[in-house]
Amino acid sequence: MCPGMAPVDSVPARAISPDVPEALTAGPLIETTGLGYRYGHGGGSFEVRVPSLMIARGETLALTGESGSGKSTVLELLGLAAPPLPGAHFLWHAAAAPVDVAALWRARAEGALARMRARSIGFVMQTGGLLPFLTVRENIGINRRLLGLPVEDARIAHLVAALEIGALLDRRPAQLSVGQQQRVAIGRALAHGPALVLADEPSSALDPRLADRVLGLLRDLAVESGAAVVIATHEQGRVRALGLREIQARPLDTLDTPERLGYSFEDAR
Ligand SMILES: Nc1ncnc2c1ncn2[C@@H]1O[C@H](COP(=O)(O)OP(=O)(O)OP(=O)(O)O)[C@@H](O)[C@H]1O
Repeated sequence: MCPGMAPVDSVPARAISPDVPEALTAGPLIETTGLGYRYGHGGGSFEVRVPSLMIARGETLALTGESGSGKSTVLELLGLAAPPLPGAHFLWHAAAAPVDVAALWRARAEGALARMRARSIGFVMQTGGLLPFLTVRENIGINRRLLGLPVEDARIAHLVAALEIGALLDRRPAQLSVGQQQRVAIGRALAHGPALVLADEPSSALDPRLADRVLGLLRDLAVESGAAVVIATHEQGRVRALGLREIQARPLDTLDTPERLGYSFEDAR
């Protein structure tokens, strides 16, 4: 373990005061090399690799690649929901001291990983993923409630205004259009001040005009709060039109790995 690294069993339930959005602390957020995940074994296995990736606070980047290339798998790795293959270096800088995520997985410290996930990450799904039995107001406040943060605060008021969902707060998700659901989902993802927002195909169910608006809102609100955003999408043209940094899936060199297939995610520049 590096000097200054938080020990595996001491990752705090809430590393930073609830009054200070976690995303507003300084420095890079994620540094990783040799990150990978393998489905299956032997000849039929499929491997997803991220050889090297640094994500800065306030940065929005897109994972692009064809269907089945592993974009959602990379989100799961970054979202602390899937254990990386051995050999990965994976540091998170969301807490006061860097956290060695690979060491947490090796130690099977699932409680610490779950606390980091709840406190430091917000999720936006393809079709909103809102809880159908809760109102918009309750959906937006759910992560804050689970973390014991005050539900009605200035941050939420600002998000509601920016997302233009003030008139929808007492409705349930079934009473919203798909575009409205996605705006509420963005509000929910950002409401607890996460350091990282992960979005899986957040615009692919929307018409082109709405897709641009939703992606633009996600990027702008995240920049404003200092959160990093990673968007998995097959919409490469939209990513390029928005000028986002692109991490692109490239088929693994089959000479290098003759017995299995997969993709490597690397900067498109
Ligand atoms: N048990 C398994 N054995 C082999 N391959 C698997 C297994 N489970 C999943 N896969 C493969 O892992 C790959 C990665 O899937 P993933 O959902 O991450 O891709 P994706 O790029 O997000 O796809 P989509 O854009 O279609 O949502 C897929 O090609 C899938 O077939």
